[in-house]
Amino acid sequence: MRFMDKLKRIQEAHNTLLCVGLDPELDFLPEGFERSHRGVLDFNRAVIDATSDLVCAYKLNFAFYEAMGADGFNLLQSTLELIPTGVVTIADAKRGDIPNTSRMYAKAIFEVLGFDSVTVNPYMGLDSMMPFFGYHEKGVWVLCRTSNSGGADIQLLEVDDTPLYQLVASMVTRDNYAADVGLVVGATAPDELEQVRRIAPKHPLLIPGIGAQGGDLVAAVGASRSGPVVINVSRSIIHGPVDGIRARAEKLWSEINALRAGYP
Ligand SMILES: O=c1ccn([C@@H]2O[C@H](COP(=O)(O)O)[C@@H](O)[C@H]2O)c(=O)[nH]1
Repeated sequence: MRFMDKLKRIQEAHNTLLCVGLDPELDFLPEGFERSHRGVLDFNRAVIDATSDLVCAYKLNFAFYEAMGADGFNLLQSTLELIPTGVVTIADAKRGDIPNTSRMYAKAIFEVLGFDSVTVNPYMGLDSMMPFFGYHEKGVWVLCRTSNSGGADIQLLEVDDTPLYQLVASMVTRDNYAADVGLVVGATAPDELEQVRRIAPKHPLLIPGIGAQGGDLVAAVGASRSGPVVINVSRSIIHGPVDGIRARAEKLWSEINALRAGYP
């Protein structure tokens, strides 16, 4: 099945645009969880059990796993095994290198670990992303306008009067590839989000930045009016008492769906 078909199916089945970010930190594990890789796996299981019917995707940011050393790689694998079939998985690894190295990154993430999709960094150009784009049934999210304030240092630079993030959006969406290609645009940049939607009205957007980063939920949901959107929330759901995880996720699920219901 194509990646976009899998995403559409689960978004319809769970009536949701919500993606929970599984970004576990030993220092933020709630009471009752051992501060070890075993405790992290138990925590990830608790998050997944509490939210799996509310989400379309889980995003695992590799930084939080790599920081645990060899145990972290095993944790990526064992966490993936906990995610119910049908729910999309996102490897937030922000990869990209010369083509033969990118081929190994793509192999590790898609074939060894078995993720459905990956985030890639476009800074090294189209040939650095092609090995990811070559996979049928996988998704690739290209960083376009990131949610951090420093993203503006580079992404808003203009080339012939066009900001770089817009050139990236045009470059990666003008052709069709074996994989389904989407763009990462932070909810903290609502104006640019609108511009990206104008350039790529039908392409999927992965939108982080809601909650802890103060992004604009109205703008994020608004982007779903023309094409698919996945809204990621990590800390605002997974930090805090474990028995509040479902309530925090449900609140966002409801807010997102209330906004969607308001559209004609
Ligand atoms: O532009 C970007 C790209 C990726 N991220 C990642 O998304 C989550 C956001 O976490 P919150 O706790 O909800 O702020 C995290 O993994 C980031 O590395 C992003 O925030 N912005």
